[in-house]
Amino acid sequence: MSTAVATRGLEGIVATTSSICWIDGDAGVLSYRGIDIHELAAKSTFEETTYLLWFGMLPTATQLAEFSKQLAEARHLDPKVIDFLRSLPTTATPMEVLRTSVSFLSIYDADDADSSHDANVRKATRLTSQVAMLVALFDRIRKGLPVVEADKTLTHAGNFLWMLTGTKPIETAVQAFDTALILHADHELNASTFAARVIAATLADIHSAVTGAIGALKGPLHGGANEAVMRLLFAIDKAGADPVEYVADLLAKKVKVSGFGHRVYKTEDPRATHLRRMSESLGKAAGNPKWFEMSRKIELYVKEQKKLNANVDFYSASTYTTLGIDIDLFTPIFAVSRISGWAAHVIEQHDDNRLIRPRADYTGPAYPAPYIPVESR
Ligand SMILES: CC(=O)SCCNC(=O)CCNC(=O)[C@H](O)C(C)(C)COP(=O)(O)OP(=O)(O)OC[C@H]1O[C@@H](n2cnc3c(N)ncnc32)[C@H](O)[C@@H]1OP(=O)(O)O
Ligand SMILES: O=C([O-])CC(=O)C(=O)O
Repeated sequence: MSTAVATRGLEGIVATTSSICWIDGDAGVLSYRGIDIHELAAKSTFEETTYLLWFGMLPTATQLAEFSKQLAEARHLDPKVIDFLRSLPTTATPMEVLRTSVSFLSIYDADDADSSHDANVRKATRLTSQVAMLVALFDRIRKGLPVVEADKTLTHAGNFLWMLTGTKPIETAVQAFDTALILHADHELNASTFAARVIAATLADIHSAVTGAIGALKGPLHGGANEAVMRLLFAIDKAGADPVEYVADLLAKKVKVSGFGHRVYKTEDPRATHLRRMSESLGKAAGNPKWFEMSRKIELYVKEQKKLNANVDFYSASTYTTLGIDIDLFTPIFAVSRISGWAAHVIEQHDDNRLIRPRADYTGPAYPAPYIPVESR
């Protein structure tokens, strides 16, 4: 019999060393390679932040230009991948399609069998560009719209919006989207990153790890919460209900309100500070403050009643809706950013690997349980 005692949900367990991301959940601090997220959100770009996550330091101007060029050059999909996207039912959810097509991509990747450090960086570069392309392309295919060729002169954020909408995005939208990508890029051992590291630790390839990570991100307790938040706001709006009364009713029924609570943060999630501001200013600029105002009322009420803070998913919902993005693209867009963090963790895992294999606190029948022959059962 096991004598170990399990910690439910591995809460508070330190499972690895990592030099990528540091969080102080009590103080509400998040940093990538030691640099505060507020500073990165204000001053960095997704390309620069990705470089920081992968290589452990901020790039020089030359390194950044070269890295950005590599990411832009990697905006390429084998025609068979595009045929594959076209072959899928248009009713498939973008998250199912992303999970399946990232797995499919490995078959066409030149470095598929190589998990050396350099091959991992090459694959991470391609994957980062391709994940964004897959999300944009499938959305257009399912809507019967012509696919839009990647524009290698645009930034990662700008190209995504271009491939999604087919129109050159305005600067404020590109900037808001780029900031959202920085904010979502990494978050230590969150569930999807942990899943990626467990897979990578078997020495499986980065495509396998990212496929598993996408599966983990999909759930409503993790990345899927941003979609759930917007479905809640739409439901309140459709019912013409008072947001506070609606949420009070959910809480009374012991239903968890998506976009609130966090395993690590015991205070404001520093990413929510930015997304709240973005939701408000974009809503005002678009002449549609409704989603922000509804969100704010809910936030204040949940905080007062349950002492729960809004997490990264709460205001990303109204922010993306104001940017004109469809609700079922919210979680795939999380992956468009988080691919940078997943890749950093897979590279770090492969660079200094040990199989991840914890134990379970066994609660089944006592050993030795009798084997009863089938005719006697
Ligand atoms: C990118 C991300 O992944 S951010 C998180 C996205 N997920 C969500 O927004 C989903 C809603 N939130 C939750 O389900 C949780 O807060 C999680 C999954 C994020 C964290 O979970 P845990 O650390 O396991 O906390 P747990 O679920 O045990 O909750 C602790 C207590 O707070 C309550 N609680 C936590 N979150 C919420 C919530 N969103 N709404 C209402 N009550 C909540 C729980 O009911 C529980 O109460 P109890 O002790 O009276 O039973
Ligand atoms: O860290 C977590 O558990 C979830 C989270 O906020 C993230 O993945 O961004």
